[in-house]
Amino acid sequence: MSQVIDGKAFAEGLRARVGTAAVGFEAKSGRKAGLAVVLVGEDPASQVYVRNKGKQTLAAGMNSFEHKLPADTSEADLLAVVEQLNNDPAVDGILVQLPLPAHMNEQKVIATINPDKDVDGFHVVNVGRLATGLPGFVPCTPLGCVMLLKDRLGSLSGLDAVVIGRSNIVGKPMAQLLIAESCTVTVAHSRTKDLPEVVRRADIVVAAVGRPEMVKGDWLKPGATVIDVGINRVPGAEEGKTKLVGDVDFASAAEVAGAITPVPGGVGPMTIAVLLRNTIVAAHRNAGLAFDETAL
Ligand SMILES: Nc1nc2c(c(=O)[nH]1)N[C@@H](CN(C=O)c1ccc(C(=O)N[C@@H](CCC(=O)O)C(=O)O)cc1)CN2
Ligand SMILES: [Mg+2]
Repeated sequence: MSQVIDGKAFAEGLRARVGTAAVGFEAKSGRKAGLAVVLVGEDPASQVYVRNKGKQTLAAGMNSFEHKLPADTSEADLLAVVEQLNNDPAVDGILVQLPLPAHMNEQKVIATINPDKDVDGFHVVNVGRLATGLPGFVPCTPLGCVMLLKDRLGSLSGLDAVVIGRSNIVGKPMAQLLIAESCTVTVAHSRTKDLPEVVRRADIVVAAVGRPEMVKGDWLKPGATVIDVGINRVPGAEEGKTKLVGDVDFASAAEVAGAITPVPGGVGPMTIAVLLRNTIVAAHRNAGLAFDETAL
């Protein structure tokens, strides 16, 4: 049986280190670091994530500014809120919760965020910085995955990695981060031919396709490290109840993998912990204060 990677515990440790850094920032700057989160509409999952972001931001000793806008807010009004946050010196990080309602152009909204406050790392300037190895902000979920991988494996240099999924939020930045760690990276997706054969080559498998329990144990190289980014709600054992599963069939994969993240409690908790990390990094950078970002 494989080792289960405890993302919840790792995230707790990271949040504690961010908390220490936040105390240091306040002592040096005379103000608390601040994160603004904008939620448009009433999507139930987004409401939970935004509530948790607010709570964890406060618990880490930073200010949380929540902007909840009705689902029928115009794009122009949302852009005006983002501009106001860009110009607010108390706001170090800005995050617009995704998905946005269908009448909004997500790319246009993200492009309006000041790249140096873009703690989600979604702005094209930060995408370009990541691709060219310049300092910027890296999307929270993939950065959290790399932190878990390095904690488990130490150096990733020379390892074969397969990323399943090519989204802008996870798959593509994940591939860039693994290239930067000197992995040999394959990006597979829904059109990949003979996916099990491709996955079987990998020392590291990152599953981010959004298909419940798609990756099976017999697809894996024995001893592989498996990072499951999927969050899929499926019918549970009890009538009318649902349960969360990943993109990996945990039971069969755990028989073959060397280590594997569970769902829930693996990658998920890292997303918000890394968001807090990016926010305290943004606060120091934008205030021109020296800070050892690698110590987080
Ligand atoms: N602007 C952004 N929008 C979205 C992001 C993002 O990083 N920035 N990511 C996701 C949602 N997300 C945070 O926003 C997020 C997803 C999952 C978790 C989490 O802790 N998951 C738990 C299970 C939670 C549950 O029971 O439902 C886990 O996997 O253990 C935190 C944050 C999309 N939008
Ligand atoms: Mg995809």
